[in-house]
Amino acid sequence: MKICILGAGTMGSGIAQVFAQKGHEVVLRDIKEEFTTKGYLFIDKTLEKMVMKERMTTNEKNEIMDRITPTVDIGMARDCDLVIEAAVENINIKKKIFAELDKICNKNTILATNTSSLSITEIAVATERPDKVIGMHFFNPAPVMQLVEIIKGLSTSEHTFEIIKELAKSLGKTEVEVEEAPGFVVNRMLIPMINEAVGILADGVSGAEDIDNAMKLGANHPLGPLALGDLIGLDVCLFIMEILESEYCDPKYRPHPLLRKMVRGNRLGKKTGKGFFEY
Ligand SMILES: CC(=O)CC(=O)SCCNC(=O)CCNC(=O)[C@H](O)C(C)(C)COP(=O)(O)OP(=O)(O)OC[C@H]1O[C@@H](n2cnc3c(N)ncnc32)[C@H](O)[C@@H]1OP(=O)(O)O
Ligand SMILES: NC(=O)C1=CN([C@@H]2O[C@H](COP(=O)(O)OP(=O)(O)OC[C@H]3O[C@@H](n4cnc5c(N)ncnc54)[C@H](O)[C@@H]3O)[C@@H](O)[C@H]2O)C=CC1
Repeated sequence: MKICILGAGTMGSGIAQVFAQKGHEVVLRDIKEEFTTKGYLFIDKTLEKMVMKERMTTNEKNEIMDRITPTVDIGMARDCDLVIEAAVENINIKKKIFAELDKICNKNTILATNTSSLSITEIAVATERPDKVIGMHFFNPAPVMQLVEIIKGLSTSEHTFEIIKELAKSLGKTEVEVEEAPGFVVNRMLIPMINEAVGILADGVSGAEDIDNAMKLGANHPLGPLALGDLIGLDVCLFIMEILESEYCDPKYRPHPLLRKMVRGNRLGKKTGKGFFEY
C-alpha cells in the first residue's frame, strides 16, 4: 500500500515509521523542508537505536528508510491509497487540508485523521467523500503503543471502517471501535487527568517530581502525568482541553491557567526541550 502522512511532527513521524517497518511505501509531507527533515532524522535515530540493540540490521534499517519519501509537495498524495493527516489540532486547518486532498486524491482513496479530539463528521463535510473519511487515532509513541482508536463520523461507511480495522491489525495494533464524541475514549479521561496534575502543581500541593512519582508508584502508570503531558506536547493537551470544554460546555473541562501559561511561554515539553521537566 502507498500511504501519505501529512505532518512530520511527533505523531506523523512515528506513524510513518510504523507503516514503513511493515513494508508500505510512505510519503511524509509537511509544510516546510526543515520539518520533513526533522521528522525523517527522528525516524532514522529511532531505528539506529534498534540496530544498536541488535533488533534489526543496518541493511534492514536502510530498506525501511528508503521506503519513506519526505516532501513538501501535497501533490504526492495523488496516487496514495490512504492519507493519514497528523497536522496541528485545529479544525479549520484540518478542514482546509481535507478539502484540498479531496480534489487531489483518487476517488477511492481513504482520508483518515489522527485527530485527538475533533469531530470526524465536521472534517468529512469539507469533502465530497464523507463515507471515506475516518479517524485513525494512534498513540504516542506510535511505534510502541498498542492501541488505535478507530472513529466513525456520521457518514463513515462500514466498508471504510472494515478496511481501516484490518489495516490496524496488519500493523500489529489492537483497535477499539469508537462512535464520534469529543476526546473519544482515552483522551476524555487522560487529558483532564493531566490538567488536574497541573492544578495540583499550581496549588503547591506537591512538586512536579513528587506528583509524577505518586502516580507512577501509587497507580502503576509508566509515566507520571506531567511527564506524559511533556511527551504529548502541552500545546496538544491545551487544544484537547479547549475542545472538551467548548463541546461539552462543562466547566469541569476548564484548561488550567498554568497549562495556558506554559504554552504561551513555548514550554511545550519534549519537542521544545522544556516543559514541566527539561530534556
Ligand atoms: C494525546 C493523544 O491524542 C493520545 C496519546 O497519545 S496519549 C499518550 C499515550 N502514551 C502513553 O501513555 C505513554 C506512557 N508511557 C510509556 O508507555 C513509556 O513511558 C514509554 C513507552 C513512552 C517509554 O518507556 P520507558 O520504559 O519509560 O522508556 P524506554 O526504556 O526508553 O522505552 C521503552 C521502549 O520503548 C521504545 N521507545 C520509546 N520511545 C520511542 C519512540 N519515540 N519511538 C520508538 N520507540 C520508542 C524504546 O526504544 C524501548 O524499546 P525496548 O524496550 O524494546 O528496548
Ligand atoms: N502528540 C500526541 O501525543 C498526539 C497527537 N495526536 C494528534 O496528532 C496530530 C499531530 O500532533 P503532533 O504530531 O503532536 O503535532 P506536532 O506539532 O508535533 O506536529 C504537527 C506537524 O504538522 C505540520 N503541519 C501543519 N500544517 C500542515 C499541513 N497543512 N500539511 C502538513 N503538515 C502540516 C506542522 O508543521 C508540524 O510539523 C494532532 O491532531 C494531534 O492532536 C494524536 C495522538 C497523540
